[in-house]
Amino acid sequence: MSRTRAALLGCGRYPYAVSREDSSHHMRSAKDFFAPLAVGAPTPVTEVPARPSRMIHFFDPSNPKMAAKVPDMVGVSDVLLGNLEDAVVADKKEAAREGLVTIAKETDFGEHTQLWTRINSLDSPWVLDDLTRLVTEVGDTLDVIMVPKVQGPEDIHYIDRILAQLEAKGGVQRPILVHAILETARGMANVEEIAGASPRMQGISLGPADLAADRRMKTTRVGGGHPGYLVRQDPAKGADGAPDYQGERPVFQQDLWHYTIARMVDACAMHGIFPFYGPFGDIKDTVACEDQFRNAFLLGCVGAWSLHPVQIEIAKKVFSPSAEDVAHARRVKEAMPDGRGAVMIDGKMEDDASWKQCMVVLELAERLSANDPELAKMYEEA
Ligand SMILES: CC(=O)SCCNC(=O)CCNC(=O)[C@H](O)C(C)(C)COP(=O)(O)OP(=O)(O)OC[C@H]1O[C@@H](n2cnc3c(N)ncnc32)[C@H](O)[C@@H]1OP(=O)(O)O
Ligand SMILES: CC(=O)C(=O)O
Ligand SMILES: [Mg+2]
Repeated sequence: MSRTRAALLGCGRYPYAVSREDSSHHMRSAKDFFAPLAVGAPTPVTEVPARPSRMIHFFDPSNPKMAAKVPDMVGVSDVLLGNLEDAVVADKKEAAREGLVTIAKETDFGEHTQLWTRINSLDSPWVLDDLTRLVTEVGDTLDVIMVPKVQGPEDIHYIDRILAQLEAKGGVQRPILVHAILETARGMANVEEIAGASPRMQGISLGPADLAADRRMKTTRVGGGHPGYLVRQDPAKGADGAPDYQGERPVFQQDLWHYTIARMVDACAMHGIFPFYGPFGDIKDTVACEDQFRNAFLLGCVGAWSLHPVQIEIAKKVFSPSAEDVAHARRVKEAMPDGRGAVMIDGKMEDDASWKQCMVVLELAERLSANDPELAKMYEEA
């Protein structure tokens, strides 16, 4: 805020008045950023563990049929998420919470499947009990808490502190991480600050349904493309040399989530956390689901949500690098073992930068195949 503007606003405390441009009031000092926020709480992580998270599979713990399927989905889905928020009706909120406590206590999630939850929104009547009950009862089993409708870093700071208090109370041994859903215009405007708000931040997902509503976008779809969002080829010239506006003109459908995903990916990469595409609501359209997931994968997302068992396989396929890309990356590594210089492979230039691109693919392939013998075999034979 300028001195003049501060004076006009009657803000006599300048230069101590905090302006929007000065975001330092959101941050703890660098020195205490990694200190526990409550006596007895576990020490925050300095790096987010890169565990396979190609799909975050949603289930409703109050739905007995879905709950019964959870043990069989261990090892099938990288992440199983007990959803407490939207899609669970108000009179099932407590049943969902208690159902999740039981599932967390009774299920062996093994080494490769994580258990997450999506708590109710911070302004809801349920969230305090969601946090208190889950962290103190099953805090050591819960890997990540997904927080919906995050508006800014202040929401993450609130969660950060209360989690530390509850971890201390429940004797939780390692910090529970936090995942924000990007589903309001304000959250979008603050995405960089949200991503860096706490060492607990594990990642961010795009929430296309709530975000569309909040932005007053005019799509009623849950994620995916829209046939109305397109670019049309120029008209051809008619016999008289003038544009023929009535003639056939190909149209190219565009991705109306492109800007949002790209910005979210940058915010996450900048802060060393993981970006995810959210839900794809047209369960029967497995082809378009795969396309949307792949767009997200190519732009840098590590995974997407799965709302129905059929989407788990789609995510597994899309968010694991292809055998072809792994084979190419290996050839580049062999040609440039130390990643320096410039070479030609199949008529294409490879150099330090493209070597790094290849390393991204190889590292991901290695990490994923460590947990998945089928994938390991596919990469071995590539
Ligand atoms: C915008 C957002 O916030 S998105 C996130 C919130 N939404 C959700 O979490 C929705 C989760 N998914 C669902 O509720 C369901 O999949 C629905 C409502 C979309 C479709 O459910 P159904 O009509 O029952 O699907 P369908 O008949 O194909 O189900 C086949 C089987 O899979 C089971 N199933 C469906 N979805 C799931 C799931 N997410 N997890 C585990 N099992 C499931 C069904 O119970 C059914 O079991 P059965 O064969 O023993 O009867
Ligand atoms: C994912 C989600 O919660 C939404 O799209 O609103
Ligand atoms: Mg939502």
